[in-house]
Amino acid sequence: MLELAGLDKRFGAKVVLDNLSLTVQPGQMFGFVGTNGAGKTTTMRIALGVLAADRGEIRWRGAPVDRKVRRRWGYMPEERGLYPKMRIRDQLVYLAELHGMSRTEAQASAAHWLTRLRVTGAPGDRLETLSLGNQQRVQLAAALVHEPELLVLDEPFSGLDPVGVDVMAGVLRERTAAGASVVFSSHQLELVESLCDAVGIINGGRMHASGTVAELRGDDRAVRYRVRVAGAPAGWADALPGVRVLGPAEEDAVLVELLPGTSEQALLDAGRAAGRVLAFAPAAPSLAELFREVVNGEGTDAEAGEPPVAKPRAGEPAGSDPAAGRESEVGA
Ligand SMILES: Nc1ncnc2c1ncn2[C@@H]1O[C@H](COP(=O)(O)OP(=O)(O)OP(=O)(O)O)[C@@H](O)[C@H]1O
Repeated sequence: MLELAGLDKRFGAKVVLDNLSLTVQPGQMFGFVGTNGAGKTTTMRIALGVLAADRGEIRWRGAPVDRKVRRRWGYMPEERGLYPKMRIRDQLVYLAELHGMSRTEAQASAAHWLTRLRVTGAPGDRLETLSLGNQQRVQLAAALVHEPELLVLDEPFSGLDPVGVDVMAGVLRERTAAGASVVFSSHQLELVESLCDAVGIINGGRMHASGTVAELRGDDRAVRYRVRVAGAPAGWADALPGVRVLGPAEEDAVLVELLPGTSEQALLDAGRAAGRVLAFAPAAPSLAELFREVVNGEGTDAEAGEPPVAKPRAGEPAGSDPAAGRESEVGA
């Protein structure tokens, strides 16, 4: 199990992570979503030891993480970072050996992953001669080649064609079925919703919600219905007591929210009085809708997609962070 507990990170005066925590269970696929600049990459880089947190803990299986533990993890960084001029097989073998595999194991594993990920290109090709999507597949192979127990992937699906998305999704499912933990960031919320056992929504450096999508929906939220009524006058549901119209759905359907205590039968009766009811069904909000609720609830930070400026902590003058400006990386 991976645990990030109470991570704080600032760059200069800017709070980038604010008491951020998340947990990824063994065999779990965790989707990490948030606006541009919300702090996803920073969180992953801290987990991998590429950046140091100002505060907080990283634990693996209940114990603090060191270099040896991280050798059993696989990382696909946002900036990618394989050697463009090196032959793809050679770099995979090299990386697998760095993570402790023998030459023979490394060669077999490199060959396996190049085939499994359907990389178009010969193992002896230089990375730079491959298309971007194929380079991305090689990048995933690099994260997988040493059979890691944890995979941390920064936007692994971006830039892949639909077949590449399916291959990537299939591989990630296989890894979690084999007991590995997977955490990945993505802006493709439908994909995250369909793939992930758990999701974390980060905004302005804070974790606003995490859990299964069903948990994020919550039991106490108002119930939504999608109602399709043929021949009804426009706005037929607008003035119904206890009903809030969220907007038109497709064709002649509306999406409404029933306020607590309102009977869905009353809504159905009103629909029947207005026309011919062709569809009447509860409509759970999608992850994309939940995400928008979190983001829109956050006002200006969210609109800008950027975290807030640091407020001084108790006993600390404003702007006291000595590490102003862009910070260089610490060793992995
Ligand atoms: N080295 C750095 N120096 C200064 N600020 C940085 C540095 N790295 C990241 N930031 C800032 O930290 C914030 C979070 O960036 P981060 O890359 O973690 O966001 P993200 O959620 O991964 O965004 P995206 O979806 O666009 O990839 C941003 O405001 C970014 O400008």
